[in-house]
Amino acid sequence: MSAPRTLYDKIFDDHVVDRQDDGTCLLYIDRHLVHEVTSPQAFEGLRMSGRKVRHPEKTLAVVDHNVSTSPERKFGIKNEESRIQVEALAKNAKDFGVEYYSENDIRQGIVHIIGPEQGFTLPGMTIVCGDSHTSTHGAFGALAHGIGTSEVEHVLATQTLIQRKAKNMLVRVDGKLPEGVTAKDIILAIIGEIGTAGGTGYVIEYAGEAIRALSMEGRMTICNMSIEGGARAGLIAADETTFAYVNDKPRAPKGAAWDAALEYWKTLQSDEGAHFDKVIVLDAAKLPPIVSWGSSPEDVVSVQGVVPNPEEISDENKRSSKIRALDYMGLTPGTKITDITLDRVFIGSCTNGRIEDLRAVAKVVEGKTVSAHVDAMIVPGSGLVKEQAEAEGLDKIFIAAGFDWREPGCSMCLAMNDDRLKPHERCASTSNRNFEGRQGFKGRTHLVSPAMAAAAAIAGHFVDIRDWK
Ligand SMILES: CC(C)[C@H](C(=O)O)[C@@H](O)C(=O)O
Ligand code: SF4
Repeated sequence: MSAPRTLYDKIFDDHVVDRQDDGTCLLYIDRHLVHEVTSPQAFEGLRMSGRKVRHPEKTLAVVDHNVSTSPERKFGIKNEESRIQVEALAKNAKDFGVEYYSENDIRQGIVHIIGPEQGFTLPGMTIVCGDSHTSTHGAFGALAHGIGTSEVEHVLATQTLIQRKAKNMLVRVDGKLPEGVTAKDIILAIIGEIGTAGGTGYVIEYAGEAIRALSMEGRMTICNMSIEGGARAGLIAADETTFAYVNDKPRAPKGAAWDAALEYWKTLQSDEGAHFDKVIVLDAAKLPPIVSWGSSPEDVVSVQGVVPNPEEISDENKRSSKIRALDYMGLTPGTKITDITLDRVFIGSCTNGRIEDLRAVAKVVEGKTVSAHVDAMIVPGSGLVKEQAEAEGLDKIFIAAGFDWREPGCSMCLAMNDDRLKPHERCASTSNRNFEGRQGFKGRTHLVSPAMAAAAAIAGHFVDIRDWK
């Protein structure tokens, strides 16, 4: 009998085209997602060497980072730099025969939201994109990770990627989540625990009762932020929840092909006794709603907590970086998190811009009004998410409460389009990064779950969603 293998080992092994003695492998890539930011030089490289895209049908292109989220966008992109990037992708997709969703296509959206929505993302696959949050797709039991632009060119030309095997880490989340605590809080807690470098050199498999109980949306939120914990990828073994989600998607296999796929997918579990190089265990029942206070996703604290005092940190480098973070954030140690007031609220991104996130927000804000000193926006992750939300009447709830209801895109997750914070503006955000300047020059980001962001928009300051009425 062969040695027990992890889910990561199995997917990796099944895609090895060539393995060198030093461990360097050539991996077959099943799916390649392309967006406008990291692809222009890759297509240019192909052009210069007279090469084609090896498998256009395994490649899907979409614009997301640079698009405006204003309803005016159908009249054209005003920002010159953004317009050039968007037009370049449209042209490249056309020239190389790659399917492309423009900003006027209902299927357009954030690359990590549209892959799963279209059934382009499937269990057991290797999936790459020139984007770090490609780890999102690991929620389907796929090996998915970001690549650099030269690798984008390599994958376009050959449908393969040079890789070395990473180590295996298991993060097991036991027990049941309390009411009001979500997938976002789980992953923020994990990053708080392991730190932003804790996953370096690993692929993380998430398992345990609390993970199994999550919807696909919640699982995507977890895997999305694996990269914030330093991991190459995050994985959750596919199960009935996965199969039910994938089943009716446009590009999912049908009929006999579905049955064959399902049979294979069911084998994609870590074997009993498989070796993990590192194991972390968390108890979901003990998790509170979490708020980030600093400029790294590991700077997290319970909503019931206070802004920590960095002077207490013994490591000098860490201490000075956290002092700087507090200064950047304009916060004083000892301040209660629930006393922090907000100027802006951003609900969206590939972390939390899916339908379930919007439903959670609607539940919190229905019949209420956004605080007079808060400017709040909700940005659906894709045209299909927007359409679904509107079919359910969620947009009416948001607009009646005073939220701005936008067109799909990355929006204020990063300052690459018109949506951005002004210097010193403080924002509750459902996105995944709170680095300095991430949402705009000198902008201050607090990462939270959708329900927590929604409640903060209404109250004007952070509140414990578990007390919400
Ligand atoms: C612009 C892109 C390359 C980048 C990434 O790789 O993640 C972006 O999506 C982000 O979230 O910072
Ligand atoms: S929504 Fe944010 S994290 Fe996701 S791909 Fe866009 S910029 Fe990156």
